[in-house]
Amino acid sequence: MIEVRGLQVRYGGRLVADVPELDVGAGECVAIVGESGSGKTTTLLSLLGLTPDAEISGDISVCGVDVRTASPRRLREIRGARAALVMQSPQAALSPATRLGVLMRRALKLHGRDGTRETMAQAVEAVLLDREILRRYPHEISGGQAQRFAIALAIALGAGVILADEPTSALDVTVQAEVVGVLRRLRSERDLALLLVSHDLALVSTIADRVLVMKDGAVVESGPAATVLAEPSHPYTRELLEALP
Ligand SMILES: Nc1ncnc2c1ncn2[C@@H]1O[C@H](COP(=O)(O)OP(=O)(O)OP(=O)(O)O)[C@@H](O)[C@H]1O
Repeated sequence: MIEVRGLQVRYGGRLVADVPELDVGAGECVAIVGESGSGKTTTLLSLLGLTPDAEISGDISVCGVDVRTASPRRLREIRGARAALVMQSPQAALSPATRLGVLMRRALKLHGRDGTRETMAQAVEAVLLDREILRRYPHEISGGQAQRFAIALAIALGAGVILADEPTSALDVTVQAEVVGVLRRLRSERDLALLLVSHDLALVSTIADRVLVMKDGAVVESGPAATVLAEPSHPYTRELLEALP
């Protein structure tokens, strides 16, 4: 679902992300970890053509579309409908004066999909929310509910790929576990491809199949999550692991 080769992202000539290889297949979860400023978010956004000011080289294919040569219209079609982005604070992206059900219906219509009450109710129930939430306004829901609503939106749109940027870091620990539980279940039940950006290695160890460790824009280590986290070969990965509480 995601295939990246020789990706380099530069801002004003400065190399901020250098990712030689990144593949995420259906039903797989790959995590990009690393400290703040290591290039994780830039990598994620570049995969959906969302780094307009950057100079990009390399090959990026998402759901079979060549992101670097796709027209703006084609990119808009892919975003949301096929590959959905779930950010840290989705509430900020939700229009405050609009009920969640109306927001979801609009998003579905925009992508030419049927927004029946039942389709929408099933999507929110798939992320363990009560269908009654569709009647609420964004300020009436918690951060964890907003995260799950963002995932429900992706489900309703039929996205096969979810790119999640620190999806749980704004949440408290119990709610984090709920969101991770939802992502795990959807991944296996719906064969979703999941690319997760996180600085939280504890979270990553519970969900990722493979891990890429980034430092100063470079991938310093990658491999199966169990191996990288149990026997890190790079000193920086060891440092990250030692910093765990
Ligand atoms: N639009 C931009 N213009 C110029 N430089 C940018 C831009 N976006 C990001 N950068 C730079 O790219 C580098 C990588 O940033 P990025 O946000 O990808 O890191 P990160 O690992 O996701 O960090 P964090 O965990 O804090 O989000 C940083 O040095 C940042 O200042």
